[in-house]
Amino acid sequence: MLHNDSGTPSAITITGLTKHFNRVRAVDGIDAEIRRGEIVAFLGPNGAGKTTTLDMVLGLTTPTSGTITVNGSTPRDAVAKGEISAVLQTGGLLHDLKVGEVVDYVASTYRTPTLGREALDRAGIANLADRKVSLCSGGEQQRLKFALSLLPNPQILVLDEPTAGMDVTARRSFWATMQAEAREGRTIIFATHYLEEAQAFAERVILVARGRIIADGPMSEIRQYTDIRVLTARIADEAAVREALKHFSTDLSYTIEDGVLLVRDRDTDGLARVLLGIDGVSDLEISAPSLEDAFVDMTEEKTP
Ligand SMILES: Nc1ncnc2c1ncn2[C@@H]1O[C@H](COP(=O)(O)OP(=O)(O)OP(=O)(O)O)[C@@H](O)[C@H]1O
Repeated sequence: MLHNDSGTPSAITITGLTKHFNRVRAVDGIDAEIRRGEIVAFLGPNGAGKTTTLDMVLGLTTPTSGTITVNGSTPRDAVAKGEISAVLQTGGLLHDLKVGEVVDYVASTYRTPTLGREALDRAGIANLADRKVSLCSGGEQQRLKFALSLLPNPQILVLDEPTAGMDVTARRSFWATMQAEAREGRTIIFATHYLEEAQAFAERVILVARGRIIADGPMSEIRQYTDIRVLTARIADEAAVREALKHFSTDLSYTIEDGVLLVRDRDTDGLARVLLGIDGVSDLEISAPSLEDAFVDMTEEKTP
Protein backbone atom coordinates (compact mmCIF):
# COMPACT_ATOMS: atom_id res chain seq x y z
CA MET A 1 0.00 0.00 0.00
CA LEU A 2 1.35 3.41 -0.95
CA HIS A 3 1.35 6.09 1.70
CA ASN A 4 1.94 9.79 1.32
CA ASP A 5 3.88 12.06 3.69
CA SER A 6 0.88 12.48 5.97
CA GLY A 7 0.55 8.71 6.35
CA THR A 8 -2.89 8.57 4.68
CA PRO A 9 -2.98 5.74 2.14
CA SER A 10 -2.94 6.87 -1.50
CA ALA A 11 -6.00 6.08 -3.52
CA ILE A 12 -4.63 7.31 -6.83
CA THR A 13 -1.08 8.34 -7.69
CA ILE A 14 -0.46 9.99 -11.06
CA THR A 15 3.11 10.67 -12.16
CA GLY A 16 4.31 12.48 -15.27
CA LEU A 17 1.14 11.60 -17.14
CA THR A 18 0.81 12.53 -20.81
CA LYS A 19 -1.53 11.49 -23.59
CA HIS A 20 -1.09 12.67 -27.14
CA PHE A 21 -3.55 12.09 -29.95
CA ASN A 22 -1.34 12.76 -32.98
CA ARG A 23 -0.54 16.45 -32.56
CA VAL A 24 -3.06 17.10 -29.78
CA ARG A 25 -1.51 17.04 -26.31
CA ALA A 26 -4.71 16.17 -24.48
CA VAL A 27 -2.78 15.57 -21.24
CA ASP A 28 0.55 17.30 -21.04
CA GLY A 29 2.34 16.30 -17.83
CA ILE A 30 0.08 15.76 -14.83
CA ASP A 31 1.25 14.80 -11.35
CA ALA A 32 -1.24 14.33 -8.56
CA GLU A 33 -1.85 12.23 -5.53
CA ILE A 34 -5.35 11.59 -4.28
CA ARG A 35 -5.65 10.27 -0.77
CA ARG A 36 -8.23 7.86 0.55
CA GLY A 37 -11.47 9.56 1.51
CA GLU A 38 -10.74 12.77 -0.42
CA ILE A 39 -13.37 14.44 -2.56
CA VAL A 40 -11.59 16.03 -5.47
CA ALA A 41 -12.97 18.08 -8.35
CA PHE A 42 -11.21 18.19 -11.67
CA LEU A 43 -12.33 21.61 -12.81
CA GLY A 44 -11.59 22.89 -16.29
CA PRO A 45 -13.14 24.17 -19.50
CA ASN A 46 -14.09 21.99 -22.48
CA GLY A 47 -11.11 20.21 -23.94
CA ALA A 48 -8.92 20.68 -20.85
CA GLY A 49 -8.05 16.99 -20.69
CA LYS A 50 -10.32 15.94 -17.82
CA THR A 51 -12.01 13.01 -19.56
CA THR A 52 -8.75 11.77 -21.04
CA THR A 53 -7.11 11.79 -17.61
CA LEU A 54 -10.03 10.00 -15.96
CA ASP A 55 -10.13 7.43 -18.79
CA MET A 56 -6.48 6.65 -18.04
CA VAL A 57 -7.22 6.40 -14.30
CA LEU A 58 -9.82 3.78 -15.21
CA GLY A 59 -7.50 1.89 -17.55
CA LEU A 60 -9.68 2.67 -20.58
CA THR A 61 -6.89 4.50 -22.38
CA THR A 62 -3.15 3.84 -22.26
CA PRO A 63 -0.95 6.83 -21.39
CA THR A 64 1.60 8.05 -23.91
CA SER A 65 3.96 8.32 -20.93
CA GLY A 66 3.78 8.39 -17.16
CA THR A 67 2.24 6.05 -14.62
CA ILE A 68 -0.95 5.69 -12.62
CA THR A 69 -1.50 3.48 -9.62
CA VAL A 70 -4.88 2.87 -8.04
CA ASN A 71 -4.75 1.41 -4.53
CA GLY A 72 -1.20 0.38 -5.37
CA SER A 73 -2.22 -1.64 -8.48
CA THR A 74 -2.61 -0.84 -12.15
CA PRO A 75 -5.92 0.81 -13.06
CA ARG A 76 -7.11 -2.33 -14.88
CA ASP A 77 -6.42 -4.54 -11.88
CA ALA A 78 -8.18 -2.11 -9.57
CA VAL A 79 -11.22 -2.08 -11.88
CA ALA A 80 -11.23 -5.89 -12.07
CA LYS A 81 -11.16 -6.07 -8.28
CA GLY A 82 -14.11 -3.65 -8.07
CA GLU A 83 -12.01 -1.13 -6.12
CA ILE A 84 -12.67 1.71 -8.55
CA SER A 85 -15.74 2.34 -10.63
CA ALA A 86 -17.14 5.18 -12.72
CA VAL A 87 -20.04 7.20 -14.01
CA LEU A 88 -18.87 8.19 -17.48
CA GLN A 89 -20.17 10.74 -19.97
CA THR A 90 -20.32 8.16 -22.71
CA GLY A 91 -21.43 4.56 -22.55
CA GLY A 92 -24.94 3.56 -23.35
CA LEU A 93 -27.55 1.95 -21.19
CA LEU A 94 -29.69 -0.96 -22.37
CA HIS A 95 -32.74 1.07 -23.35
CA ASP A 96 -35.18 -1.78 -23.92
CA LEU A 97 -34.74 -3.22 -20.44
CA LYS A 98 -36.33 -2.05 -17.23
CA VAL A 99 -34.12 -0.19 -14.75
CA GLY A 100 -34.09 -3.11 -12.29
CA GLU A 101 -33.24 -5.58 -15.06
CA VAL A 102 -30.26 -3.48 -16.13
CA VAL A 103 -28.97 -3.60 -12.57
CA ASP A 104 -29.49 -7.39 -12.40
CA TYR A 105 -27.75 -7.85 -15.74
CA VAL A 106 -24.70 -5.73 -14.91
CA ALA A 107 -24.48 -7.30 -11.43
CA SER A 108 -24.35 -10.75 -13.05
CA THR A 109 -21.16 -9.79 -14.92
CA TYR A 110 -19.21 -9.33 -11.67
CA ARG A 111 -17.35 -12.27 -10.21
CA THR A 112 -17.50 -10.76 -6.74
CA PRO A 113 -20.73 -10.07 -4.77
CA THR A 114 -22.41 -6.76 -5.58
CA LEU A 115 -24.87 -4.46 -3.87
CA GLY A 116 -27.54 -5.74 -6.28
CA ARG A 117 -30.75 -3.75 -6.31
CA GLU A 118 -29.75 -1.94 -3.14
CA ALA A 119 -27.69 0.21 -5.51
CA LEU A 120 -30.96 1.65 -6.84
CA ASP A 121 -31.91 2.66 -3.33
CA ARG A 122 -28.56 4.33 -2.78
CA ALA A 123 -28.92 6.24 -6.02
CA GLY A 124 -32.42 7.37 -5.03
CA ILE A 125 -34.27 5.58 -7.85
CA ALA A 126 -35.66 2.43 -6.19
CA ASN A 127 -39.11 3.59 -7.36
CA LEU A 128 -38.00 3.33 -10.99
CA ALA A 129 -37.06 -0.37 -10.92
CA ASP A 130 -39.97 -1.35 -13.21
CA ARG A 131 -39.66 1.54 -15.64
CA LYS A 132 -38.12 1.01 -19.07
CA VAL A 133 -34.79 2.82 -19.40
CA SER A 134 -35.98 4.50 -22.61
CA LEU A 135 -38.80 6.17 -20.62
CA CYS A 136 -36.46 7.60 -17.95
CA SER A 137 -35.45 11.25 -18.10
CA GLY A 138 -31.85 12.26 -18.73
CA GLY A 139 -31.33 12.91 -15.01
CA GLU A 140 -32.86 9.54 -14.09
CA GLN A 141 -30.58 7.79 -16.56
CA GLN A 142 -27.58 9.54 -14.99
CA ARG A 143 -28.74 8.21 -11.63
CA LEU A 144 -29.01 4.73 -13.10
CA LYS A 145 -25.42 5.04 -14.29
CA PHE A 146 -24.54 6.11 -10.77
CA ALA A 147 -26.35 3.06 -9.34
CA LEU A 148 -24.39 0.81 -11.71
CA SER A 149 -21.13 2.40 -10.60
CA LEU A 150 -22.03 1.58 -6.98
CA LEU A 151 -22.65 -2.11 -7.72
CA PRO A 152 -19.18 -3.43 -6.79
CA ASN A 153 -19.24 -1.21 -3.68
CA PRO A 154 -16.03 0.51 -4.84
CA GLN A 155 -13.70 2.44 -2.56
CA ILE A 156 -13.07 4.96 -5.32
CA LEU A 157 -15.74 6.54 -7.47
CA VAL A 158 -14.88 8.44 -10.63
CA LEU A 159 -17.60 10.71 -12.01
CA ASP A 160 -17.14 12.43 -15.36
CA GLU A 161 -19.56 15.36 -15.47
CA PRO A 162 -22.18 13.28 -13.68
CA THR A 163 -24.85 15.98 -13.68
CA ALA A 164 -24.67 16.76 -17.41
CA GLY A 165 -28.19 17.27 -18.67
CA MET A 166 -29.75 17.70 -15.21
CA ASP A 167 -31.62 20.82 -14.20
CA VAL A 168 -30.65 22.72 -11.05
CA THR A 169 -33.03 20.80 -8.77
CA ALA A 170 -31.95 17.41 -10.07
CA ARG A 171 -28.33 18.47 -9.78
CA ARG A 172 -28.75 19.52 -6.17
CA SER A 173 -30.48 16.31 -5.23
CA PHE A 174 -27.83 14.24 -7.03
CA TRP A 175 -25.09 15.89 -5.01
CA ALA A 176 -27.00 15.33 -1.79
CA THR A 177 -26.95 11.61 -2.62
CA MET A 178 -23.25 11.82 -3.32
CA GLN A 179 -22.64 13.53 0.01
CA ALA A 180 -24.08 10.45 1.70
CA GLU A 181 -21.70 8.21 -0.26
CA ALA A 182 -18.78 10.43 0.67
CA ARG A 183 -19.68 10.18 4.34
CA GLU A 184 -19.26 6.42 4.01
CA GLY A 185 -15.58 7.12 3.39
CA ARG A 186 -15.42 6.67 -0.37
CA THR A 187 -12.83 8.54 -2.37
CA ILE A 188 -14.64 10.60 -4.99
CA ILE A 189 -13.05 12.26 -7.96
CA PHE A 190 -15.25 14.12 -10.39
CA ALA A 191 -14.80 16.21 -13.49
CA THR A 192 -16.87 19.31 -13.98
CA HIS A 193 -16.81 22.65 -15.69
CA TYR A 194 -19.24 24.11 -13.16
CA LEU A 195 -17.39 26.20 -10.64
CA GLU A 196 -20.42 26.05 -8.31
CA GLU A 197 -20.35 22.26 -8.27
CA ALA A 198 -16.69 22.15 -7.41
CA GLN A 199 -17.24 24.76 -4.70
CA ALA A 200 -20.28 23.08 -3.18
CA PHE A 201 -18.98 19.58 -3.08
CA ALA A 202 -15.20 19.22 -3.37
CA GLU A 203 -12.73 19.63 -0.55
CA ARG A 204 -9.94 19.95 -3.04
CA VAL A 205 -10.00 21.35 -6.53
CA ILE A 206 -7.52 20.54 -9.26
CA LEU A 207 -7.76 23.20 -11.95
CA VAL A 208 -6.85 21.87 -15.37
CA ALA A 209 -6.45 23.71 -18.63
CA ARG A 210 -4.75 22.63 -21.84
CA GLY A 211 -3.73 19.31 -20.38
CA ARG A 212 -1.94 20.76 -17.38
CA ILE A 213 -2.65 21.45 -13.74
CA ILE A 214 -2.91 25.18 -13.17
CA ALA A 215 -3.68 25.04 -9.46
CA ASP A 216 -4.34 22.39 -6.86
CA GLY A 217 -5.73 23.17 -3.43
CA PRO A 218 -8.79 23.88 -1.32
CA MET A 219 -11.55 25.91 -2.97
CA SER A 220 -10.63 28.93 -0.85
CA GLU A 221 -7.24 29.02 -2.60
CA ILE A 222 -8.73 28.41 -6.03
CA ARG A 223 -11.10 31.36 -5.53
CA GLN A 224 -8.28 33.84 -6.06
CA TYR A 225 -8.13 32.68 -9.67
CA THR A 226 -11.83 32.91 -10.29
CA ASP A 227 -12.93 35.93 -8.26
CA ILE A 228 -11.86 38.52 -10.79
CA ARG A 229 -14.64 40.77 -12.10
CA VAL A 230 -14.68 42.93 -15.18
CA LEU A 231 -16.01 46.48 -14.91
CA THR A 232 -16.76 48.61 -17.93
CA ALA A 233 -18.09 52.16 -18.02
CA ARG A 234 -18.47 54.98 -20.50
CA ILE A 235 -16.50 58.01 -19.31
CA ALA A 236 -16.47 61.65 -20.40
CA ASP A 237 -13.63 63.06 -18.29
CA GLU A 238 -10.62 60.76 -18.74
CA ALA A 239 -8.27 62.84 -16.58
CA ALA A 240 -10.67 62.83 -13.63
CA VAL A 241 -11.14 59.07 -13.91
CA ARG A 242 -7.39 58.39 -14.10
CA GLU A 243 -6.87 60.53 -11.00
CA ALA A 244 -9.61 58.69 -9.08
CA LEU A 245 -8.23 55.28 -10.08
CA LYS A 246 -4.76 56.30 -8.90
CA HIS A 247 -6.19 57.07 -5.46
CA PHE A 248 -8.29 53.93 -5.41
CA SER A 249 -5.36 51.56 -5.94
CA THR A 250 -1.84 52.03 -7.22
CA ASP A 251 -1.62 48.69 -9.00
CA LEU A 252 -4.99 48.61 -10.73
CA SER A 253 -4.92 47.16 -14.23
CA TYR A 254 -7.19 49.04 -16.64
CA THR A 255 -7.53 50.35 -20.17
CA ILE A 256 -9.37 53.35 -21.61
CA GLU A 257 -10.28 53.17 -25.28
CA ASP A 258 -12.73 55.33 -27.21
CA GLY A 259 -14.15 56.70 -23.98
CA VAL A 260 -14.72 53.24 -22.47
CA LEU A 261 -12.97 52.21 -19.28
CA LEU A 262 -12.29 48.50 -18.71
CA VAL A 263 -10.97 47.28 -15.35
CA ARG A 264 -10.21 43.77 -14.10
CA ASP A 265 -10.18 43.59 -10.32
CA ARG A 266 -11.56 41.76 -7.29
CA ASP A 267 -13.05 44.84 -5.63
CA THR A 268 -15.15 46.12 -8.51
CA ASP A 269 -18.02 47.08 -6.16
CA GLY A 270 -15.79 49.56 -4.30
CA LEU A 271 -14.52 50.88 -7.59
CA ALA A 272 -18.04 51.32 -8.94
CA ARG A 273 -18.93 53.50 -5.95
CA VAL A 274 -15.93 55.73 -6.66
CA LEU A 275 -16.65 55.98 -10.38
CA LEU A 276 -20.31 56.81 -9.96
CA GLY A 277 -19.25 59.89 -7.96
CA ILE A 278 -17.48 61.29 -11.04
CA ASP A 279 -19.34 63.47 -13.55
CA GLY A 280 -19.86 61.92 -16.97
CA VAL A 281 -19.54 58.25 -15.92
CA SER A 282 -22.39 56.18 -17.37
CA ASP A 283 -23.40 52.67 -18.51
CA LEU A 284 -21.41 51.07 -15.73
CA GLU A 285 -21.47 47.28 -15.85
CA ILE A 286 -19.81 44.59 -13.77
CA SER A 287 -19.59 41.04 -15.07
CA ALA A 288 -17.96 37.85 -13.95
CA PRO A 289 -15.84 36.40 -16.75
CA SER A 290 -16.87 32.92 -17.81
CA LEU A 291 -14.81 30.10 -16.40
CA GLU A 292 -13.46 29.71 -19.93
CA ASP A 293 -12.13 33.29 -19.95
CA ALA A 294 -10.75 32.96 -16.42
CA PHE A 295 -8.88 29.84 -17.54
CA VAL A 296 -7.50 31.52 -20.62
CA ASP A 297 -6.14 34.32 -18.41
CA MET A 298 -4.67 31.85 -15.96
CA THR A 299 -3.01 29.73 -18.62
CA GLU A 300 -1.55 32.79 -20.27
CA GLU A 301 -0.15 33.89 -16.92
CA LYS A 302 1.28 30.50 -16.06
CA THR A 303 2.68 29.18 -19.32
CA PRO A 304 5.91 30.73 -20.59
N1 LIG B 1 -9.67 10.04 -29.22
C1 LIG B 1 -9.25 11.27 -29.45
N2 LIG B 1 -8.64 11.60 -30.61
C2 LIG B 1 -8.18 12.84 -30.86
N3 LIG B 1 -8.29 13.87 -29.99
C3 LIG B 1 -8.88 13.62 -28.82
C4 LIG B 1 -9.40 12.32 -28.49
N4 LIG B 1 -9.93 12.39 -27.24
C5 LIG B 1 -9.77 13.66 -26.82
N5 LIG B 1 -9.15 14.41 -27.76
C6 LIG B 1 -8.77 15.82 -27.64
O1 LIG B 1 -8.04 15.97 -26.45
C7 LIG B 1 -8.36 17.19 -25.80
C8 LIG B 1 -8.84 16.91 -24.37
O2 LIG B 1 -10.11 16.29 -24.43
P1 LIG B 1 -10.91 15.81 -23.14
O3 LIG B 1 -12.16 15.16 -23.63
O4 LIG B 1 -10.01 15.03 -22.27
O5 LIG B 1 -11.26 17.20 -22.43
P2 LIG B 1 -12.29 17.51 -21.26
O6 LIG B 1 -11.58 18.40 -20.33
O7 LIG B 1 -12.83 16.24 -20.72
O8 LIG B 1 -13.42 18.30 -22.03
P3 LIG B 1 -15.02 18.28 -21.84
O9 LIG B 1 -15.30 19.11 -20.63
O10 LIG B 1 -15.49 18.92 -23.09
O11 LIG B 1 -15.46 16.85 -21.70
C9 LIG B 1 -9.38 17.87 -26.68
O12 LIG B 1 -8.69 18.79 -27.50
C10 LIG B 1 -9.97 16.73 -27.49
O13 LIG B 1 -10.45 17.19 -28.72
